[in-house]
Amino acid sequence: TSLATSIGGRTFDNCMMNAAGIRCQSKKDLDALIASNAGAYVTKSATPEKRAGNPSPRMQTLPHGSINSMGLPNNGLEYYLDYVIDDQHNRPGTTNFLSVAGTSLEDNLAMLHEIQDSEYDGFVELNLSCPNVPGKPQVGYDFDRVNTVLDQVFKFYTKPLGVKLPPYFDLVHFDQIAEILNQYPLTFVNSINSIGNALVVDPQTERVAIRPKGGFGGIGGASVKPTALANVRGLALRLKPEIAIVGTGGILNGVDVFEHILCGASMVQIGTQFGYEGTKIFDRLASELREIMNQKGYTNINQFRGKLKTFD
Ligand SMILES: O=C(O)c1[nH]c(=O)[nH]c(=O)c1Cl
Repeated sequence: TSLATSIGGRTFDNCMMNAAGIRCQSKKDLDALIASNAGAYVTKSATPEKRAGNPSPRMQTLPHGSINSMGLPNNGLEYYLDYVIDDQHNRPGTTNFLSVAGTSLEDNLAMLHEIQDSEYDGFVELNLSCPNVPGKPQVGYDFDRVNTVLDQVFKFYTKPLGVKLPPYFDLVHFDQIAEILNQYPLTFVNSINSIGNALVVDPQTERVAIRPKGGFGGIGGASVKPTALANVRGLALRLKPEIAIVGTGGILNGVDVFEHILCGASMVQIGTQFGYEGTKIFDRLASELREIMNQKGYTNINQFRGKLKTFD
């Protein structure tokens, strides 16, 4: 039973990896991902310079997920670019994901120029959906802005690139964002990022759970799976076949991986639950997914990708 997948002509021996932001900020974190059974890794979204992020408490685990308002803490683009270039020398033929999240169009273009001019030959995940930088909107919710960003990027960027999108909640929004994305030579679209600006309250203390932004933060984990599957399916039905879908959101068990692939995902990313379990989760999910595939008579994931049935 093979869990292999391919995106943009690159093959991965396992269709599961971490989601940006979770246990991927330091070299130590990334080394652990390399040592694990994950099929790839993605680095913490980078800004041009090192950033401390929001004041703590800025993340809390919850019974059915997590809330975070980290505020883009990261070690700066050079740190991650050096890491992924070093890794591609050490492990030729592997492909990984470098996430960038500039807080302005200028920053994103500057970082992509630096990556374009470097010897990095892996994937870039352009994060258009960070919900936690005070005063900064999620680009993914401004369709004209998304168009402008991609137009500017693809004037010069020729290496494989995908975008990380926020969740949409209206079928017309799926139509509108897909119409824009289909105009560009994207390698993949990653859906979803956390459900932004939710609020968790502690009834005992009568106070919010996290410090930044009066307690408003992004939700991840089990509670977001129905929204994540809807976005994966909504985009799979609308995007041109050359654009692969990376499914993120609400994956705790092998069955959740199966559901994301059934909805159209070629690769899946695990965030909140990976944060709790650490890299051994990739072994657990692989055996659970293989068990499901064996029961159903599937020997590879291409046999059921996107094959979700409806009643009519
Ligand atoms: O606060 C964060 O760092 C953060 N948190 C998220 O839930 N998604 C993101 O894309 C980012 Cl960049």
